[in-house]
Amino acid sequence: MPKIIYTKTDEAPALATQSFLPIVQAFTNTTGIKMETKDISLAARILAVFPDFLTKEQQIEDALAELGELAKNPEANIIKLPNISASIPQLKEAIEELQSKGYAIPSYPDDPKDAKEKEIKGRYDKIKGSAVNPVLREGNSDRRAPKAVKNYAKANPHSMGAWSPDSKSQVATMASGDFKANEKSITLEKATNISVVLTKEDGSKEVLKENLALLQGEIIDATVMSNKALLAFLQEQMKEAKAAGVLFSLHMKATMMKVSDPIIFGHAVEVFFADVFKKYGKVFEENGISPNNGLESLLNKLDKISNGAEIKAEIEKTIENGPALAMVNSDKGITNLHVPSDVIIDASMPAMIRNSGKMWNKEGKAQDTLAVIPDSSYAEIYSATIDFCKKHGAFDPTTMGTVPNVGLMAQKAEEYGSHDKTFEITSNGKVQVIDADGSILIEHNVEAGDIWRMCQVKDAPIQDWVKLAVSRARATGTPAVFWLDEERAHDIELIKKVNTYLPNHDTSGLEILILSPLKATEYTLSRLKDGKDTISVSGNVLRDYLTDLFPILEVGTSAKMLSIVPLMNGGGLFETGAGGSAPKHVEQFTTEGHLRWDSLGEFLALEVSLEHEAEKTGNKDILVLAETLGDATEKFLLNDKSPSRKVNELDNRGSHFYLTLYWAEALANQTKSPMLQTKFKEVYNALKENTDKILEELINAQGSNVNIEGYYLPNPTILAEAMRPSKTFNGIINNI
Ligand SMILES: NC(=O)C1=CN([C@@H]2O[C@H](COP(=O)(O)OP(=O)(O)OC[C@H]3O[C@@H](n4cnc5c(N)ncnc54)[C@H](OP(=O)(O)O)[C@@H]3O)[C@@H](O)[C@H]2O)C=CC1
Ligand SMILES: O=C(O)CCC(=O)C(=O)O
Ligand SMILES: [Mg+2]
Repeated sequence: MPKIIYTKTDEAPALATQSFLPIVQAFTNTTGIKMETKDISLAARILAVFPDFLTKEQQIEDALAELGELAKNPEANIIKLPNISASIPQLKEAIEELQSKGYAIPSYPDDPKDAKEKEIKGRYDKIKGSAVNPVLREGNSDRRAPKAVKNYAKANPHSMGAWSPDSKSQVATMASGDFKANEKSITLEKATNISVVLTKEDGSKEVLKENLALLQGEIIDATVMSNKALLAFLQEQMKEAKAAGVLFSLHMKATMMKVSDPIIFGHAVEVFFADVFKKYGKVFEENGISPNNGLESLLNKLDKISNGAEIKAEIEKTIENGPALAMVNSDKGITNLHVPSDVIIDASMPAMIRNSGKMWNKEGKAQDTLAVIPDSSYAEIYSATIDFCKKHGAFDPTTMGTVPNVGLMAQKAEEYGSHDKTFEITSNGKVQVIDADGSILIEHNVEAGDIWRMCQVKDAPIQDWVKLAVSRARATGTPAVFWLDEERAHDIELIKKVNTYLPNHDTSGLEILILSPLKATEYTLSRLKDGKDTISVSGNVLRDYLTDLFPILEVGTSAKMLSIVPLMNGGGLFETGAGGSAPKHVEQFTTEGHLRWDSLGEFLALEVSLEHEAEKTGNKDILVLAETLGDATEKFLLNDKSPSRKVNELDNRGSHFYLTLYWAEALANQTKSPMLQTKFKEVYNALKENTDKILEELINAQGSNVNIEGYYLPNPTILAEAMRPSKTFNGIINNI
């Protein structure tokens, strides 16, 4: 029986699922598809790994582990919605909520005291940060804005902040001592097992990693971020921001880069509040206060210590006197340094660029900003974009081209798979990567406090990535640019492989270039402005950055992206959109009963998932479902039925109604499947006749607060009812 997995996740997408999934199940059931859900929400992922703390009834399956296995199987057809990548503060909130609901799971041990606590922390650390996507992504990434989405943006351009050549906004990044500067890389001639060893100045050795199996042809790289250089850089930028009268704003990816980036974030907090840390460092240590979890968590802990009020006053004074901080929420006084996962670079930098290069100050007004991106590996794509906007003005969504991406992602490629090989170095010495024969493959001199890391990328994913790039260039006739820097150690190895594997494909007549990220940005932007399309073919980090940057400029949000992961073993993973889980949307829903989440990404993912299933099974009816969904999505865009941002106007639920109406209409009007035509004629008529009544019932459900009894594990019954408030609509769906 054809089977599609639809993931249950968190926050806004999880709310939307309650409304959309019953519709999808009713429609697809007509062709015999089994649409199964798998719960990979943060709450479920926590409960799944602590069966020994739960009653039999409370225990649940480890759905993520199952899906990880499935992703390696040709049968896989998975629709993956965005999920929370939890920072430590979020993880702790989720744990507390579950405990208050009667799940006797252990608290997060910040400072594990014994082996048992260490083991518990180990389990939680696997759930922390971006723990879902890397498990499922057994393939490379193909993300693009479908034609209908681009046409919609051209006809209904989103707001775009104007740019002035006088803007004082800019990017600050390190000139030396960072990950980029210290990178070393090699390609393995034969398979081996490596270990990573720190040899301290006194000659003693600490084994950081043991017995890591590497394949022949695999590229590895290792590098180190100098703590001294980082601290000096941060100090300097805070001074600069203050002198220039611009906002200081740090942009990291503490969720995905879950080991290195919280440490860097913590250093920014420490440097900003240097006097406070100097004076009260001991108190902080005694009370287990770490700057890595952000200012909010620090302030919360101060409530519980005797001179907490005094320290708080000093913190406030420091904020007053320091450079103005960019704000996450001006009304609530939440700064850029409050929570490590509040400002996530892939979304935050494009949002700033779309907003004339400004972020919000404490008065809630837009102000020029110094965007601080410590490591210089990729920072120049943003500085080049800012320079371009200063020179040419903002991009025009009605005329600009598009930049699809082919991303090297499979099997935890590059930096996004480096967490288990990232270490905060405890003492001066050298770190060596040593192979099974005892040869030293890579070596760095290090100092205490430095962050050392190693990345891997296997050969098979690289071959698959090159093939995918050529096939997208061929399918679209669009130039494809490999964003690789011939002066960067890792990229030098990768360029060799690209040059080896490109001739395996027919590239005649195709324009395929290799340019450094800086040159690629400049080349792509000037084409983009002139309405020309350019495929970016990039590594994993740039895949992430570029698939928010261009969509946000082109179509207003990355939620409208088609995001396909052709799995290397033949299955399909269809991600919905390229953005996140929009926590702000949940807040609006619980206070006003209006959900502004746009499910377009889900509609697009479902269409390609159905297409994949049709191809696999040869089932013509499933193909008709896919084609008609495509028609419906196009009509949905043409008629502008996306959710409004304002209460008492069409919201997520109303947008689902319109998609259903158009899908049923397209099924009723097609002739390829008489079975579906007969079935959906009736459905379409019922929906059409009852449109006013259904819309009225949906609007009536808005305007007041909705208590969903939780954030990470809301009450499922309340949620289901709240997201399906139209009896008339439900009746029609239940009758299909
Ligand atoms: N694939 C995944 O699983 C991903 C997960 N994440 C996770 O999501 C969370 C939030 O991340 P954050 O970086 O703030 O990014 P989000 O993409 O959630 O939010 C940024 C803004 O984009 C707009 N937006 C995003 N998606 C939609 C949508 N479907 N409909 C309408 N508007 C949308 C909203 O703007 P507006 O205010 O205009 O409505 C939103 O506030 C984090 O936990 C992060 O780790 C992030 C990226 C990918
Ligand atoms: O997995 C995550 O935390 C975020 C992933 C992401 O931002 C992306 O793939 O675009
Ligand atoms: Mg992203």
